[in-house]
Amino acid sequence: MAEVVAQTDRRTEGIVIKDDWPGYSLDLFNYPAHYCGDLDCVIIPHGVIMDRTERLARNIMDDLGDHDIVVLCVLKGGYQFCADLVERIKALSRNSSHTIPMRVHFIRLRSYLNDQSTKDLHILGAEDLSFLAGKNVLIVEGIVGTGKTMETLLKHVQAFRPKMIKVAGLLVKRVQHSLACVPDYVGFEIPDRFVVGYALDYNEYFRDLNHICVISESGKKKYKV
Ligand SMILES: O=P(O)(O)OC[C@H]1O[C@H](OP(=O)(O)OP(=O)(O)O)[C@H](O)[C@@H]1O
Ligand code: HPA
Repeated sequence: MAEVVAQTDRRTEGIVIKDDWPGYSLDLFNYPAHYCGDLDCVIIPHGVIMDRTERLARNIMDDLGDHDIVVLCVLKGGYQFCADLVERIKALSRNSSHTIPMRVHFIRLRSYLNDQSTKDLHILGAEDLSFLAGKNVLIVEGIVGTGKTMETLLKHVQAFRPKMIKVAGLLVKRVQHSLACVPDYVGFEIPDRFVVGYALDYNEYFRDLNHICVISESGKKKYKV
């Protein structure tokens, strides 16, 4: 009889979107008219993000259920994913015998100008995180590209001696020469293209778009600084 082996290693690349995936035509979805012409395609529709997030919440619950956790939301790009993930963990927590007592905290890092990572990587308003000592920390990030932001953040958080750090990243980009910062929980692995929407921005634009889309060349020109 075939043996069914439960997958216990959650360190996966998530749903892999291949380089030749053309995405969905924008005409198939609703999106704000003020972004007409600024986008190439919808790479991940909002509903798919929601369904994947629900599953990630279950994986986190299976691994961390009954531990107290401090959720550390990486602003600004991670705010929407964090809000939706926390909602789903809360729903699982109130509907099962396992619960995760959660506190939510925010940290802001910024390095991108236009579609480029810069050397100017700042933790904005860095505050004392000494309350993380001995705690289980779940970092929630919208996207890992070069990995520089996550590497900086992990070093910063580790200095406060938490008991455990896990990372949930909605998107991981296949970037050549990226730093080896693979989240423990990955929503999607995506091609190396600049994506916006679902709180991910290009110079602060597009956070008000629900789907994750590829920005067009004319969109980049229009909002370039
Ligand atoms: O892996 P990396 O190449 O470092 O890129 C990932 C980071 O880039 C974006 O932040 P950004 O600097 O644009 O700030 P924001 O979150 O405020 O948009 C994104 O939200 C991630 O935090
Ligand atoms: O593709 C991206 N979009 C928005 N922010 C980002 N930070 C790294 N890559 C990206």
